[in-house]
Amino acid sequence: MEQGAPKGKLIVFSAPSGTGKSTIAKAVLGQIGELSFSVSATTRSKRPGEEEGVHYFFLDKKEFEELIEKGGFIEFEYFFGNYYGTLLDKTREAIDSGRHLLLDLDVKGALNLKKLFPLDSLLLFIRPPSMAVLQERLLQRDGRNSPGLQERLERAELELGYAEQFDEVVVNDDLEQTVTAVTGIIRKYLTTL
Ligand SMILES: Nc1nc2c(ncn2[C@@H]2O[C@H](COP(=O)(O)OP(=O)(O)O)[C@@H](O)[C@H]2O)c(=O)[nH]1
Ligand SMILES: Nc1ncnc2c1ncn2[C@@H]1O[C@H](COP(=O)(O)OP(=O)(O)O)[C@@H](O)[C@H]1O
Repeated sequence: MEQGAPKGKLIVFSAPSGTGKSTIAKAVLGQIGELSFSVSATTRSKRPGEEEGVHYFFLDKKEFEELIEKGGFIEFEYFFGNYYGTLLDKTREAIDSGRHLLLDLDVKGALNLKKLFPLDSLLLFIRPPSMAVLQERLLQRDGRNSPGLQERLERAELELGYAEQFDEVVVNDDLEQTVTAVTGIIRKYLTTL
């Protein structure tokens, strides 16, 4: 993919599920006008409040697998029983037109993207203050009986082990402070290119 220098840059957020990356992304996108959210495709079902084409493109398994066959993804992963992937055409279109993208990817997707765009991506890892706080946030968001809660907590331990491979690490304790820190890191990256 790295043919010539793409004009737009890729900012990647990774964090264990429930840490707060979607919440932080929303606030950061409201503050940095030249940054757009990269909408991934997924086979997981929509959560209340999620919209097609805004939070994800919601595909069924067959549609997703057909797109894999056609080479439609820059990267994709399968976890929590579902596929998640970054769409090649949409990403190319954005960076070729000079738009910067904010991507919400799991740790493996983030590191794969860095290999494809070593000079044009910034990987930001967001840590929860503790596992106890992470569990509380997941319970608050998804409810005690949500499918995948235990799986998300187990995966969190694994994901935390990848933090040191990221360009920047921020702890999401106080939300306002985190948003200020993350906005500062991204602005600095975009202006010192
Ligand atoms: N590799 C990869 N991971 C993705 C993509 N889109 C979302 N994810 C990751 O999929 C995981 C689950 O996302 P989601 O079901 O929305 O749950 P949440 O993280 O708890 O909000 C998170 O770690 C996301 O960062 C993608 O296009 N590629
Ligand atoms: N700094 C914070 N302090 C307290 N609650 C938070 C904070 N950041 C996010 N949350 C809450 O935690 C839950 C998980 O956040 P979300 O953005 O959905 O996480 P992720 O996208 O990482 O899975 C949500 O209910 C959100 O409102």
